[in-house]
Amino acid sequence: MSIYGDYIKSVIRTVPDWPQPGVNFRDITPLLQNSAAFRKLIDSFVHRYQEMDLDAIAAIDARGFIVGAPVAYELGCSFVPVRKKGKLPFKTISQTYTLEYGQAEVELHSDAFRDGDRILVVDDLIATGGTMLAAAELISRSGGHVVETSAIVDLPDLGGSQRIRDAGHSVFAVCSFTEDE
Ligand SMILES: O=P(O)(O)OC[C@H]1O[C@H](OP(=O)(O)OP(=O)(O)O)[C@H](O)[C@@H]1O
Ligand SMILES: Nc1ncnc2[nH]cnc12
Repeated sequence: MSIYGDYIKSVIRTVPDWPQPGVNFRDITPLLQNSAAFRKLIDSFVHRYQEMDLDAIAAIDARGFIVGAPVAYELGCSFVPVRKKGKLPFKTISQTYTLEYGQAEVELHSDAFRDGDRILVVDDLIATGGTMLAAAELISRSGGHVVETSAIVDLPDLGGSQRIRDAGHSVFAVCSFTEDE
């Protein structure tokens, strides 16, 4: 939890049974509409990472871009998009991962990093952790060093953040929601 965690959490909306029955969707759009809250969100990341000597922010398509770009701007480091399959025009490396139903794939440009570059991975939310783990794996395969994986929201009851830690990565989330919240 970050310094502004409770406040950020208070401006995230829960939409029950969306996109399907039984899912509590954690909607960040009220947070984005609130300029004071959005500033505090970006400040939470900048405060945590400003002394960590990062070379790049790798942000995950699509909601990770919303946080990753301003954090990269503030820290003065590169912004690298990790995109859904078929969106990047140059030579790519790819990683498949498992969704609740079926499989998905993320891609990275093969020249996105230099060997040993210090990378922060950013997304909006960690649920099962499959997306974040696939992104971290891509970065490691391309020679980058994953300093930490990070998100606005963690859903710890779904086990994703623990799965990411079990794979050897550090995890930071600004706030978290249990299933019953
Ligand atoms: O931890 P996981 O179970 O992998 O789920 C988390 C991912 O799911 C959502 O992305 P989605 O694929 O819905 O894409 P979007 O950002 O384009 O909406 C979210 O933005 C994360 O990237
Ligand atoms: N419960 C949830 N809320 C928002 N985005 C999600 N992505 C995966 N699960 C989600």
